[in-house]
Amino acid sequence: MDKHRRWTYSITKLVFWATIFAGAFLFFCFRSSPPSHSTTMKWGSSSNTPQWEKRVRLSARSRSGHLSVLVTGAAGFVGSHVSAALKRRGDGVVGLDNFNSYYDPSLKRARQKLLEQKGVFVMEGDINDEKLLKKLFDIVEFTHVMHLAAQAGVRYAMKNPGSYIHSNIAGLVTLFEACKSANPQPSIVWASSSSVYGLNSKVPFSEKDQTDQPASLYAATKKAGEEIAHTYNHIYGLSITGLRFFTVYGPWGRPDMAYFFFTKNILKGKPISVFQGSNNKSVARDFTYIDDIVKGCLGALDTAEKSTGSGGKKKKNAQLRVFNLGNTSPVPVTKLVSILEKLLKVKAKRNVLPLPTNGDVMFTHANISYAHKEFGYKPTTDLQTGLHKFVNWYLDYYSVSEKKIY
Ligand SMILES: O=C(O)[C@H]1O[C@H](OP(=O)(O)OP(=O)(O)OC[C@H]2O[C@@H](n3ccc(=O)[nH]c3=O)[C@H](O)[C@@H]2O)[C@H](O)[C@@H](O)[C@@H]1O
Repeated sequence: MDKHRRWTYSITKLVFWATIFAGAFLFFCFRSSPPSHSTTMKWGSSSNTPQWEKRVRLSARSRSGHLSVLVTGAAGFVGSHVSAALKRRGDGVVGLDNFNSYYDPSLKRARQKLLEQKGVFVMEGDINDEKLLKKLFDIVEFTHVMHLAAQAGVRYAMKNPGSYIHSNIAGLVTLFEACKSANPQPSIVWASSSSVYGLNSKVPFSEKDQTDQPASLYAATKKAGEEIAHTYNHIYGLSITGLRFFTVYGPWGRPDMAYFFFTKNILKGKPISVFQGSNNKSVARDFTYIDDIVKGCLGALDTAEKSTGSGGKKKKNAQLRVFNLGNTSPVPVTKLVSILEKLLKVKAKRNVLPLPTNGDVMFTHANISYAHKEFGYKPTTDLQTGLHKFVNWYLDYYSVSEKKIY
């Protein structure tokens, strides 16, 4: 090769590699800069950090003297209602949700959108993501964590036991670890479940009753959560309040729950399975309306004392509480169906089946005197009124006009 040709060859090679590098650079820049209005902005891409941090900070901003709350499971049923209520009264709220597909994620996205309109940023992320949690606590001094992210549902535990361990055990521990290391430590309020009473037969269920006969893996993981809470309170001085929710229902509810899919099936003319105990005994639940639950959650947050630890050690004993949040008036499932029939003006095709032994219990009934004493908890919505509100929402959300029903 003569001198001139070697020179031309080197230049061509240089231009080739420069083009490759420039292309790669532009590709990565473009890929990691989602539009600012994106509602699905995910945690994890380093170059969106300043924008992401800004949204977190803005969402966490509270009126003076108000709380700053990290709500996990914020795109969930209870989480979205609690987040909206906190924001309404001036608290700062940052939401976290993994938007999993246990039930229709589009419903979760719709809740997220609604919250966004109210100024609550619900980011997509998992409670098992240590780095994300650490980052959040580095950015914001959360005064409280409202932990509502969980794998719910008593019967699904037979199908996917791993998901209960992942969310309700591993996820809970990851969250507690992050809270214990945060400076200052937040106070924690989290969702346990009425299912921890399991096969107990003494009614109404009191927080003082023993809870060592869970009937489902779901119940067992919630019970385990209560024990794990005790440990983190004992060792690290975390202030922790567990709330045992009793079959929560209402607008924006969970499609995996009976009142929800009964409504769907009744409207479609499909049969529904109504469970019954032995000797024709009816199965009953202490159905609790979402607005009452929200009041209970806010009451628990407002009466939560500060955590007492720092640097991995507690300075003194911290508060540890468990409350029933129920309605105190169990209603047979057969009655629930009758109310729905009247509201929907459609007769249900009922298949009466024996109560499955894969997680269900015969009845639940809350004694709520402790929550009443501590923060004035007093449910005010009966099943008829609450279902009316649910049905109105359902018909509106799924745009089922009266004409289409008949
Ligand atoms: O209170 C609680 O802790 C629990 O309440 C509900 O669990 P569950 O009461 O079983 O709620 P549903 O699955 O909606 O069932 C309500 C009632 O309908 C009955 N049912 C359910 C499904 C069905 O096809 N037929 C039927 O008769 C059940 O036996 C139960 O008595 C939630 O799904 C749990 O996540 C929550 O933790």
